[in-house]
Amino acid sequence: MSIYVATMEGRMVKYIVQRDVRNFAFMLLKWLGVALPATFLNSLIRYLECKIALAFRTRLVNHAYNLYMTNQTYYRISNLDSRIENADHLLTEDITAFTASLAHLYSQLTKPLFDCALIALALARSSRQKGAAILPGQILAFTVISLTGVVLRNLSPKFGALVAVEAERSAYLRSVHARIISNSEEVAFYGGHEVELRQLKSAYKSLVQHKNKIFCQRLWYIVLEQFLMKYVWSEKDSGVSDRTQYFTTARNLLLSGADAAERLMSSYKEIVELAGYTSRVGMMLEVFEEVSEGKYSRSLVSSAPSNVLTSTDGSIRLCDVPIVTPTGDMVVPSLSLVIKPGHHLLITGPNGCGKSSLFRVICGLWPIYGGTLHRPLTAMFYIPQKPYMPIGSLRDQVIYPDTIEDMMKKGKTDEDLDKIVSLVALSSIVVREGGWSAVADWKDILSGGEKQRIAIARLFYHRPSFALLDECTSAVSIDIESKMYEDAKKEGITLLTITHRPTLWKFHDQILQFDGQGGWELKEIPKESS
Ligand SMILES: Nc1ncnc2c1ncn2[C@@H]1O[C@H](COP(=O)(O)OP(=O)(O)OP(=O)(O)O)[C@@H](O)[C@H]1O
Repeated sequence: MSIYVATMEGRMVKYIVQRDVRNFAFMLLKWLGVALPATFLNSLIRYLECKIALAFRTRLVNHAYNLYMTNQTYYRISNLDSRIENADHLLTEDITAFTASLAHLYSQLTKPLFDCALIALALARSSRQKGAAILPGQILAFTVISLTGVVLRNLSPKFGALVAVEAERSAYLRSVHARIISNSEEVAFYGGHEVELRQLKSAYKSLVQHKNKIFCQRLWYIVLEQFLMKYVWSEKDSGVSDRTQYFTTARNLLLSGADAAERLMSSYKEIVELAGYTSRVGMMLEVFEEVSEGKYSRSLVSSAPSNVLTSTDGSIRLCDVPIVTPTGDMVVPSLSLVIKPGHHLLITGPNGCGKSSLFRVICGLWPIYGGTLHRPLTAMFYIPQKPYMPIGSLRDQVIYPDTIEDMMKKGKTDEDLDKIVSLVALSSIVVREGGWSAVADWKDILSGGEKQRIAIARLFYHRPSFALLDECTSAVSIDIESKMYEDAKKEGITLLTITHRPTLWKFHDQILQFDGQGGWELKEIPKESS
């Protein structure tokens, strides 16, 4: 008996081991034969998507560059074709978005088409086995799918048009950013940050509003799409047994669980990428905060104790102040000078000797690394050589950085502006451009001399105590320039002028001459030359 039991046990054990080995071999074959190729195929599709996007983008960008970067097309595209206002943006961002979307479409289409072909093949085979050419259920399924497609197509919001508007608004936002970046110094000198911020915020708000509109429309469309696909397309089979139903539910749950785990695992890559972006954004915010607290980590010079004080007599005073660039280069080791109200100063010297940098130091754009700077509380107004034309109406060009509300608060009217432009011989421009409220791209429409005269008109509108004029009349004829200087002095504005024109000497009382080697000399201008 015991021998019989032992033999039976031995057979059982052998059977169990054989079954497990068989199962394992089957699993291995399945894994090697199905899972591995499927994973590889999926990854290959993603890889091809990226490669196609990049290759297509390169071809398109090269083609666009060849068309765009020719002698006249660049000018014509940027100035004459109103459909393309931000051609540079179209070349970079829009082509990237277009090619990414196209390549994504490729992977979205290839796999489902492949699946559809396989399913159709399987259905055809099963119907042949059952002896019928096409099962009635299949005809019904095909009809339902076709009808759903028609319904969805008719009810779908116009996503193409919506995306085009979104691209246009994001291009505008980018162009506002680009303007600020290329004119940052002028904006800082004018103190135009609030106007620029308002424009940035309004461009951003209009983009966000449009995106929200797209999200809303997409939401109800997806609800409809999912409802039709999940609950109209799926067939309920009431004839299945409880055990089969239990098995199907358990299988679905397991599949969903595996899918969730896979998503969590693949999020690791995204988390690592996010860490990269986080460090960039964190660094940016850190730099902004440090600069607003007056810390400049780029300065390479050792700084002596320095002071910026408010002057009590309304004059500008520099006492042993060095002029140091943001990269740490010492332009002038020590500068001392007093500019009293009504005592006009002319600044001259070779290129790169530090003339404009003196203005940057006086206005507080660059920090001082030693000595004492006394600045008056009264306004200082800077006019650069390259005039800055903000976005907006002709009126906005003259009153910048004021807004129309500020102008009304100051009790000024368009008639006052008419008088101001007559001082700079620009009255004709108001009629020519269609009045003070006309809006245009002023940087392209006005000539170099006209832009400089608009900038001088700004000076007459704001009437500051000190005007810092950085070769701002280089494109204006000498007679009009002389008249502007006389009028500005009559208005009681103290002039600090950087110029190479000897004709302007007579309007000043003292001259600061830089030698280009860090040295300087301050002299009174003899009255006979004035
Ligand atoms: N943002 C900056 N960062 C670093 N260096 C700068 C910066 N701006 C000017 N510099 C340097 O400071 C020096 C003085 O420049 P600045 O603009 O004061 O010259 P300038 O005397 O006004 O010349 P120009 O007559 O050509 O206008 C130059 O060597 C210039 O390269």
